[in-house]
Amino acid sequence: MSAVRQNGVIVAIDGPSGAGKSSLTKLLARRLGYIHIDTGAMFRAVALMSRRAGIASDDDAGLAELCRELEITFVRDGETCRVLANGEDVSTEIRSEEIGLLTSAISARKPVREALLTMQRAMGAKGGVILEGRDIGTVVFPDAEVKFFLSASAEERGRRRYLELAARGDAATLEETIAKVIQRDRQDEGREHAPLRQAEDALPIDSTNLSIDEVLTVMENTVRERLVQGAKG
Ligand SMILES: Nc1ncnc2c1ncn2[C@@H]1O[C@H](COP(=O)(O)OP(=O)(O)O)[C@@H](O)[C@H]1O
Ligand SMILES: Nc1ccn([C@H]2C[C@H](O)[C@@H](COP(=O)(O)OP(=O)(O)O)O2)c(=O)n1
Repeated sequence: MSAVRQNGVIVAIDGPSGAGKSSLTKLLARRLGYIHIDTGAMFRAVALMSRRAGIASDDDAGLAELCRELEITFVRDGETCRVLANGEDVSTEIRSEEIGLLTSAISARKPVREALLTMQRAMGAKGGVILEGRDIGTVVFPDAEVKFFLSASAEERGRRRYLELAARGDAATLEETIAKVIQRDRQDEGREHAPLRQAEDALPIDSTNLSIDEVLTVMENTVRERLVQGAKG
């Protein structure tokens, strides 16, 4: 397996919003010395740029052109990673709830998925990488050596988001935040192209009653076991 990749294995982490993908991906990448690709941030960057350009979320020709001209890059900034869209740092702007919902709609469009699929495969091909998203284990890298499907109940995921929003001074209520999580799940699971679903060979982890550290331990042990098997095989 790793013999075919220059820098190590590919780890895919998929799951719904608020399951803990971003937090775990960052921690696991640091433990393994791997690079980390937040594919949601790439879709968010497309959504932000489409809104600025006034392109409707169902205008496939407009979205295709936007993607052709859009360069998305990640740059490390100490412990964090910044997202650049055509050289502009959009890391903060893409994180609003409004862009999150627009992203869910934009990411259902075929030209957007095709454009980002090409970019994501190029970014991950050498291995030594963890990609997090919705379709990494099913579509982007179906041959990834390790796949996790991270989930938690909608109530728990809504509660986590609510705490984040409250810390930022956002006035959203817990009920509203849970409702938005459920709405996003429906959009992401119900779409025609690359819907959110668990790959058959993914290890499911339900983090509802697990701490971040407990999830990290399960993931790190699983990857290390796979690396040992690979070294033997
Ligand atoms: N197992 C967990 N227990 C408690 N809080 C968690 C857990 N996993 C993630 N969180 C918190 O939930 C929020 C959403 O996590 P995040 O990693 O952004 O999820 P995702 O990338 O899947 O949307 C963050 O505030 C994070 O600290
Ligand atoms: N590989 C991916 C990653 C994200 N998306 C879509 C689906 C999500 O609703 C949006 C935003 O994803 P993101 O992972 O940033 O969202 P959360 O942090 O989980 O709330 O993008 C996707 O369709 N495919």
